[in-house]
Amino acid sequence: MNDFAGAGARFVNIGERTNVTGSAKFKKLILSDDYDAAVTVARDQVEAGAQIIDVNMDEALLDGEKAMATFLKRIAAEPDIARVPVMIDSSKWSVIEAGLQCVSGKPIVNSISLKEGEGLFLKAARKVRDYGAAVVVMAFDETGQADTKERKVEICERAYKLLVADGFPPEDIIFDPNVFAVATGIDEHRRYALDFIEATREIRERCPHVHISGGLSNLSFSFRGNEPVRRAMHSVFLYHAIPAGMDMGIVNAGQLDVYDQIDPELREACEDVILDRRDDATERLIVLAERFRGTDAAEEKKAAEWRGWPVDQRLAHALVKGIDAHIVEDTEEARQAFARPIEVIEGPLMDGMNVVGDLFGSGKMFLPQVVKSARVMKRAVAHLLPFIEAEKEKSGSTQGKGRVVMATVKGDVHDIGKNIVGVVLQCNGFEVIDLGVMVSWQDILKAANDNSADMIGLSGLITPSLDEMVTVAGEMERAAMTMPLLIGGATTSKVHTALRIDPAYQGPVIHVLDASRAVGVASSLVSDTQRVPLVEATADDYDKIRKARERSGHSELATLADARANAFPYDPSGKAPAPQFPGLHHFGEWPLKDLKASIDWTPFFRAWELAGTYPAILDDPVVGESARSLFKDAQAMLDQIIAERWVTPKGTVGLWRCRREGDDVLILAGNDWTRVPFLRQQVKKREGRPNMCLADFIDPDGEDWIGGFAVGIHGMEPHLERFKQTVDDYDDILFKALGDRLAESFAEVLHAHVRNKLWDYADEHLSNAELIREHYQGIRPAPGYPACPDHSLKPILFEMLGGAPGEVSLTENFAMLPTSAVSGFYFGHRESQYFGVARIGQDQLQEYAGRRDIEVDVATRWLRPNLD
Ligand SMILES: C[S@@+](CC[C@H](N)C(=O)[O-])C[C@H]1O[C@@H](n2cnc3c(N)ncnc32)[C@H](O)[C@@H]1O
Repeated sequence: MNDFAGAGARFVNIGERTNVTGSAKFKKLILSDDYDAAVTVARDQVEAGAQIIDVNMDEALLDGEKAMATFLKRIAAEPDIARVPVMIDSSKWSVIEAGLQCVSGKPIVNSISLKEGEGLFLKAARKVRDYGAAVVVMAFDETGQADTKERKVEICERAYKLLVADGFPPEDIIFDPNVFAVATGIDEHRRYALDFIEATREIRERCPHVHISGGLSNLSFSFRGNEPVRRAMHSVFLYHAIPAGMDMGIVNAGQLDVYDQIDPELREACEDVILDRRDDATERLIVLAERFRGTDAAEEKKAAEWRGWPVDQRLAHALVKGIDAHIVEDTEEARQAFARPIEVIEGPLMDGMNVVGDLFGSGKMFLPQVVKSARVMKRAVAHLLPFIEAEKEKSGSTQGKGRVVMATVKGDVHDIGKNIVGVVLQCNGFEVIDLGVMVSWQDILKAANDNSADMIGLSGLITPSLDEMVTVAGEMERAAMTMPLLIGGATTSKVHTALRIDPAYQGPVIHVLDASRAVGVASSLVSDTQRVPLVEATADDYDKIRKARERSGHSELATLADARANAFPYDPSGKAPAPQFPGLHHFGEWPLKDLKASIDWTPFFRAWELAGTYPAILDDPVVGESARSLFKDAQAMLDQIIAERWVTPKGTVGLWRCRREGDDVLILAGNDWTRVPFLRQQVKKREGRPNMCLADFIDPDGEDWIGGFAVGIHGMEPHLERFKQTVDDYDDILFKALGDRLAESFAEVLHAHVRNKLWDYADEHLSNAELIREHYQGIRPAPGYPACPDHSLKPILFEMLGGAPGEVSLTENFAMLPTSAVSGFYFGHRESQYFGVARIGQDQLQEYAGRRDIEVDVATRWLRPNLD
């Protein structure tokens, strides 16, 4: 074997471009009989440093024997290619043999294995030996491919002994112990790279003179599409595998970096994954990887080409791609080229935005890109406005299609969704008057009338906002208004709009599912021809929903007494012990950097209306590109938020003694007992299914413990103000979405701190993925969520936490301020779990009002969604 693994050559690089299964280009050439070009592929590889070339012709449409023979004869006639050995790669012996007959130097057969038993293995090996060839032996036996270190070593040693006993020269044996993909998120895969490296070391010890090889591309399969990270992973892997004894490998020479020149942070993260050094290595690398995606110099060069285009094309390109780096200079160049500044808006800028609108409308472009495009447009318009005003003209941008007054209703503070809809409408030529958050019905009606709006758009996230929207609709009716009312936001629905809001107002009421529908609805409403059909069809639709509701009736309810008799049975063995550190704990500034790794990114993409689960969404064939670009921006902003401490996470935890009284939990917070009533499911259950109530997780027979918490992300306002000044909706929405992510992550990290330290009933070693999936003992149900749907429990919880816990306060409808905030109770029982209270009966409503010491009317208002 010295001819290809000679002295001094520590590692032999096997080229793989002449492989029809691995290279689409090579396959095309062979299928079209273009052997001249196919030979060039081989030459290019040798010139690029390949020291062996792997040739594979396993393709159903090919005569494999003929193709192998033809190609090998052709390259044998090329001295600069023929100087490197050929690896004849096929799953068919006939093809291998056809190849063996055509090579002049010492060939290598790829591959044989113990897959079909020792008899066939030795038979194949003898034939190989007859041709004087070396052989690749895969770590594969009768039971399958070797995946652990032990199996790799065991199979290779067994094959070695068989071959050597049969007279096969050990130096002509090349073992391939299988490189598998790491960083897949699956725990069993975590040791794959390390197992390969450790097995290599042991095989070399136990099987003198053999060689070890492997194909590297599998290793980084999870990062396909991200070449910089793949290259780094391959280099790091070889850095460790070569000293262990790996001396050959199928490596795309272009897919390697110099170990020392890899970004140190990336190198360490790759090393953590490959050597399985930390539980969260995969998550960390996935997060970090986004920073390196698309950092190839070649790509950058390509991206810069558009700068040479004519100005109108540059403007259109900048808009469609959402690039604002040169927008002011390009707009200025265009302004000088046109007779009047308004023409720049009406011409190239509107042309570009129309392309954006069309792409978005046809599902080829997604929200994050649209918002970026809008940012570019707004900046261009901002540059032109002074010139337009100087001409004493009206701005073209406000002579829009129609005027929409938008607001998040009173008591609610959430506006990401509203802002997104606003931007999308603006992009499509609407003038948007955004009244902000917590807007009273009086202000909404006044703004709509004062501005002669064409429609009103209401938004809300928490359930009390639904009632607030009914109020706005009722007041519009009282004022005899006729303009359409659009309803949107996370808790709103078509059914609720049909059942509750539409009947309150005679003018058109339309539920808008998401931003992508907003343009269609708004455009129809200002169109002479489409308005009436849309309004009629919607009214018809809502009528049908109401009738269907009447007909279908409701699921049957158990009486409250029967539901209680079917409570979730309390198991004393699952009870959490008394906390190590009871009482209140305040955290004035939780380190921001600790919150990054445990961010759950899936809801982040959902906020931007990109459907899918992280990290798979990054490779999604439809939204992947958009998701990657958004994620990259998010990472960059998050790093800046952390490095420059833009925000401060503050939180409070309380751990209190408690006892159960029916469905109430009496909590000793400070010196006073506080009664916290919980609701019980009343929908009739199948046999064996309990009617649950959160109180069921508290010991009914003695003292127990419960907790509460609130966390908030503070200090966002100055930055939001800055984004407003720079007309940057994209960064505004991005920042708010990241604020929400940090709040959720803080809630998760703090809960872990409680379980493992403050309450200390757990001894966990969870990966970030497990943490995010809440795979632990205990829950933290949040008021307003299905297991305790009453938002008005929040003031009681906050009072027990000392008032304004984590410096979070409440609006009149119990939305939390700052907006990025989370609160809830802690239950430690092993069997505590989330559920939905769903519909309750009048019996429980009446009783609950008594337990809460509030009027039934008030309880009805807070529990409305559970009563319909
Ligand atoms: C809304 S997610 C938030 C965490 C998610 N990883 C994120 O980052 O957005 C899960 C949280 O919602 C609350 N939750 C979910 N289902 C609930 C239910 N049925 N009843 C009460 N609270 C619930 C709990 O506070 C739970 O920890």
